[in-house]
Amino acid sequence: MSAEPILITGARVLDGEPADLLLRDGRIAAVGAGLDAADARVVDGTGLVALPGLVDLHTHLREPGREDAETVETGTLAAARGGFTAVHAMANTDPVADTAGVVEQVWRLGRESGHADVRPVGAVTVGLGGEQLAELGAMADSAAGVRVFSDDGVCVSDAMLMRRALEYVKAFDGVVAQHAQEPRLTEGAQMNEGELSGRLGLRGWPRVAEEAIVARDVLLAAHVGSRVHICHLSTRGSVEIVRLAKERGMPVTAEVTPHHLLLTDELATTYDPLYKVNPPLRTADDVAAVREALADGTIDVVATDHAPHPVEDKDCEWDVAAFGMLGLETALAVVQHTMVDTGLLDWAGVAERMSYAPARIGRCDTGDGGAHGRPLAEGEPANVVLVDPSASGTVDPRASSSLSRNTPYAGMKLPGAVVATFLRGRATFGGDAAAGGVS
Ligand SMILES: NC(=O)N[C@@H](CC(=O)O)C(=O)O
Ligand SMILES: [Zn+2]
Ligand SMILES: [Zn+2]
Repeated sequence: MSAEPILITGARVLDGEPADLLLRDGRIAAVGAGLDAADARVVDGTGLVALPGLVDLHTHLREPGREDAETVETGTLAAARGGFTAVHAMANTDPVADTAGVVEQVWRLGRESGHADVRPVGAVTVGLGGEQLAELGAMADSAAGVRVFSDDGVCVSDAMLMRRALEYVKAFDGVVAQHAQEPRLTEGAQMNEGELSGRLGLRGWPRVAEEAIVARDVLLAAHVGSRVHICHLSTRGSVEIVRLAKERGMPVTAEVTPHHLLLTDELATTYDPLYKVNPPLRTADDVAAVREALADGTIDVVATDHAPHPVEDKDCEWDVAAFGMLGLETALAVVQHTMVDTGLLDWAGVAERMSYAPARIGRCDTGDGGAHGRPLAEGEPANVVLVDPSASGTVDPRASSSLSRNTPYAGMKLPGAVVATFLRGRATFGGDAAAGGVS
């Protein structure tokens, strides 16, 4: 079913002058001033900014296995509310997404949901066990067309396995996304290692446990000539390693999460496990470093690491609580707050880091009609998000589309609002989403 044509009037395309966008048959039919389309439904874009549909490189949808925390349906609804038109679904499900069968199942559930395109991530090792390579080629060749492989949740800590994974994915232009956490250095770790962890009596997670793996893996990637991507980079030292690696032309990309752009380890003083996450919240100095690195392109991408957990896994003592926090619905607001309103990025910079770059890294920026991370130009797929940068709102966890409630931003006032999201010309959020229906 093809959605009705939509004429968005008077929205600023990135940082440009106000213009109209005509969405027809899933594509951007025209961009310009004073467009006219008698058969189109008009969406007033005055005062809004139009961005390309956001692409998340790092989402936990929890299905199959933890449908009490999130499902593909609810997670992609949250994605649409957050302005995302595509999400990469991490492999740490139950069963683990380590076969063509499981990744195809997740991909199919995404198609059925219709709220956002789901790009399954394949596990690097069988069962995330870190011992035996999973069937990477079969996942790549499956209907899901997997290009991103990750054992996220755990680190591929065996250097030989990491090398072999990098060699393997090179054949089909894949990328290994590494959760950089040296396991021996982080046994029982609960929060950033420092004076504060000592004072609070919580076992420390030292920065070097991340940096040692980042350093090893950029060297391995360069040695093999294959792409590595660093998940949720969190320390100044990691920034320095990636910066040096890029100067030397090594094939590395990196992401930072919204929470590592905004929050610090000081929040652990509350002992509220809402602030317990992997890697842990770091210090204000690390926050400054990751913001700078995102601004200058050393860090390529903002990825949410949306990690839903049911109440019983969070509403308990810090030591036994699960790691992770929600992120899809608040990501753009946090990026506006930390990067745009501070003058570090303009909207074109946001489009690069939240749409173009993640789509390129995940290799979903091409393909007839199904591509993401494309500019808002005539002939491109009509994946568009409308943002009101002058709005502001207080985060209410009860209003979330997610099945879980573990947002660290509850009660916080954040700028900006996603007004509407369009996937191939059909409203998946706002813009009268209900009227359009699911095709
Ligand atoms: N980030 C987290 O703290 N948790 C993630 C796993 C991960 O991203 O490492 C999860 O699956 O809950
Ligand atoms: Zn991780
Ligand atoms: Zn994750």
